[in-house]
Amino acid sequence: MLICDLVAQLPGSQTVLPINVITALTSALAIGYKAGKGKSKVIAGPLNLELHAGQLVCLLGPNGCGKSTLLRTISGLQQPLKGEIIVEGGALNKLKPAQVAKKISLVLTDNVRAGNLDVYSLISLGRYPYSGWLGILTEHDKQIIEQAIKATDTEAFIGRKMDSLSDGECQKVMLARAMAQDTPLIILDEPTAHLDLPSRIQLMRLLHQLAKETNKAILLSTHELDLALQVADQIWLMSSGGQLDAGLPEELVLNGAFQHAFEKDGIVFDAASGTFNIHYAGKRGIKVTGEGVAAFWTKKALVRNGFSIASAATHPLNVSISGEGADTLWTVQR
Ligand SMILES: Nc1ncnc2c1ncn2[C@@H]1O[C@H](COP(=O)(O)OP(=O)(O)OP(=O)(O)O)[C@@H](O)[C@H]1O
Repeated sequence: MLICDLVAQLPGSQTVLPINVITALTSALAIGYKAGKGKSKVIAGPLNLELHAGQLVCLLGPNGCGKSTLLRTISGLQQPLKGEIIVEGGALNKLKPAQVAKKISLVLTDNVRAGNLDVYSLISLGRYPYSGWLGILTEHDKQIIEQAIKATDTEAFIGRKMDSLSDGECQKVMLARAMAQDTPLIILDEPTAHLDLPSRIQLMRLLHQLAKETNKAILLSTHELDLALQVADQIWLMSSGGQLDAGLPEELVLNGAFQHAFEKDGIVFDAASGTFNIHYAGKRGIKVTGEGVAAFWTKKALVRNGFSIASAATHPLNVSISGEGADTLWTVQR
């Protein structure tokens, strides 16, 4: 049984959305760049991927593996080398730019500084595929803008100039613009770059919630591995060689794909805690007896100081931990 089947069986599980509705898919897609003289540099492919309504998909992978290239290709900014992208049943390359703008909205990291524009005007730009370049907003457009503002919790910024906002506030406004565009698929390239930790957590939670509430498919690239593991419905894991594994976060951890994609000297992925750790080559073994928070942090301190944690029941060096909080007691047996 898969973990998703297990979760779906449980009473009170959130799997009420029709997760089998495919918003977009790629068919034998090869991504990369033309290198002149009829040659091309293939970054990855063939890729057969699916994006489902109501799901948040996080695209992860080391620097330079091809995340932005994939997002640009799926959003129609860049031609595929081979294969095709289907959105709501139709081939993307058959659509005119104005039609694409009604299917896919894109939020890039670098476009968040929109100078002297006020926040409401920027969010209204999301309606241009419907209102035309004159930008005359109908009552219906205004309603959708209001909904986007509410959903992204950006009411407080209306009336402010874009260049007066913090990076986190800017990202929320850019997301509101994408919501106002009201497309079935929203793509975001590294939306958490430049944000502090609380803003990163807030934005990722908001994206997860928006996918569920609006039934849109949301695809984003990120280097926030821990956060992605917590909020993503699906993870697309790219490796430097162009391999892409798609699956539930837990499945990719359990089958070792996660560890493999980020395998680097001195960095180890701890499947037990879902975090990346610096690997210290501990020479002297030590056994730690005890459970809970104190044991967890004691092991970290020992590893950082050159010990390796031994599992053998009888080990010459043993630390046992008892009690908790201010009453924690450490006893060393040699
Ligand atoms: N215009 C281009 N022409 C040729 N190669 C390119 C071009 N743009 C990017 N590349 C190369 O394609 C590969 C993938 O780049 P891409 O920007 O998609 O990676 P990424 O995973 O998004 O990286 P990062 O995490 O650092 O943002 C890199 O080797 C990059 O040098």
